Amino acid sequence: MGSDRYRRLRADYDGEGLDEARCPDAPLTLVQEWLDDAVRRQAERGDAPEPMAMSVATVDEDGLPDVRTVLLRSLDEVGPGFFTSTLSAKGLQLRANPGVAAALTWPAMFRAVRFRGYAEQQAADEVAAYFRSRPWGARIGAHASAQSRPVPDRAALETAYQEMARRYPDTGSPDDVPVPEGWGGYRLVADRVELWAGRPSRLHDRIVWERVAPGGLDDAAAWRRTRLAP
Ligand SMILES: Cc1cc2nc3c(=O)[nH]c(=O)nc-3n(C[C@H](O)[C@H](O)[C@H](O)COP(=O)(O)O)c2cc1C
Repeated sequence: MGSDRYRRLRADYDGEGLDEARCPDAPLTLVQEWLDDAVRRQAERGDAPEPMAMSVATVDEDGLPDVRTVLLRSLDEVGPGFFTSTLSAKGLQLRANPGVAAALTWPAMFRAVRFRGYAEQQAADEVAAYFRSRPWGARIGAHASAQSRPVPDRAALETAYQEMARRYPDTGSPDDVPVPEGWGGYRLVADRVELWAGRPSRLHDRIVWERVAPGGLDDAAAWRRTRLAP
């Protein structure tokens, strides 16, 4: 049994590629450039929607992997950061095992970035600053949803939203909704970064930076750069 209907889909990848002459000794500036390129691509051509969508893989206490998409909300010399519930499935998995991997993919640009490392919780002031920047509805939604827990039905979710909306009315102030219990975020402290660029005949470019010494993603002395076969 089985179907070949997905196998017939085939595209040759002909992106710009990536050669060592363009690669800095430390990966941060090039990763930032690719994120900026993806944002510009979406603005100009509309074929890179949600350019900050990042798949985040975690491992549960039994060693079973899990993966979901979040929005990358920061990138600095430590690594990418995102916001979520620390009481969600991913939050509990990261508590049991801080090992984490993440990937962003921009198919229209034939580009992808991968990170591996471990997760560190975002500081409370970072969390509060980001929470205040969200629209009122999203802040209310965070109160109404115990992320990853069962809910009886859609109506229960909407009732919880209405209750929270009554409790914390929209006054136009970023402080009208408190940060919910357990709402937080993580920074992926990266030990490995890969940039992938799709090329014809599946002869893609893969350049990897692996940590060889302490130091940030901007510190040339901290990284060894290698090309991998596709
Ligand atoms: C494009 C996109 C962006 C998302 N961004 C976030 C996010 O920034 N934070 C978040 O907690 N969930 C986000 N989600 C929802 C997650 O994929 C996931 O459903 C949720 O975090 C629960 O995951 P968990 O049960 O594995 O913890 C996003 C989903 C998509 C498709």
